Amino acid sequence: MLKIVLISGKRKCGKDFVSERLQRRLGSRSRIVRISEPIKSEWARKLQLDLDALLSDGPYKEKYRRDMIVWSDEVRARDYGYFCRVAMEEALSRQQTPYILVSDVRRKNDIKWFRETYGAEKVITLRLTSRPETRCARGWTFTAGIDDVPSECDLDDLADGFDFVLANDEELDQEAIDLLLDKLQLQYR
Ligand SMILES: Nc1ncnc2c1ncn2[C@@H]1O[C@H](COP(=O)(O)OP(=O)(O)OP(=O)(O)O)[C@@H](O)[C@H]1O
Repeated sequence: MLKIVLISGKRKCGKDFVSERLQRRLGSRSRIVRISEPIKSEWARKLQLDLDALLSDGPYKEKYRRDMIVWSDEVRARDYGYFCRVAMEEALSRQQTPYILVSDVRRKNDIKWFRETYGAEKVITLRLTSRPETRCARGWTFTAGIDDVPSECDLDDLADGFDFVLANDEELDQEAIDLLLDKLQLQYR
């Protein structure tokens, strides 16, 4: 049965890191989908930017983050599922896997769209948290217009809560990853 894990957390909480660790353990039965991918590719096309640099975790991405948030919010205001839909269509057209790890869920409306589209029973929400000092050590600095806007804060008050919350402050060894997969009820053997 298709299972979709919606992974959220504040900047530098380790969304990409944890998604990749889970994906590696699950192997070919899983794939990572990023809602930010169609945002970045459409933005790169619009402004003729370097898409690979925009997709990577570095200063180039940070340089354009605020502008991308503003523009993608305008698109979302017209159609809240737009980027989720494009990301999923693109992913499923290339490879069908029983497990999908969506590594950058940021909005209540993202969760709503996945539940409406695939059925609530197929959707699992995983929230990552890290202490501010951990995030700082990973390169985060509070930035007005990025850390205090809905793309970062909308899930702070999710009414029905997350299915699972993982404090990601320490190294995650194989046992911790397997324990998380057991909790999520995803088969890795
Ligand atoms: N448990 C961990 N152990 C060691 N390093 C970690 C851990 N979690 C995250 N990191 C490192 O912290 C940095 C930030 O993590 P990551 O890019 O996954 O965060 P993110 O939540 O996806 O951030 P953003 O929202 O900015 O894209 C990366 O260099 C990653 O390798």
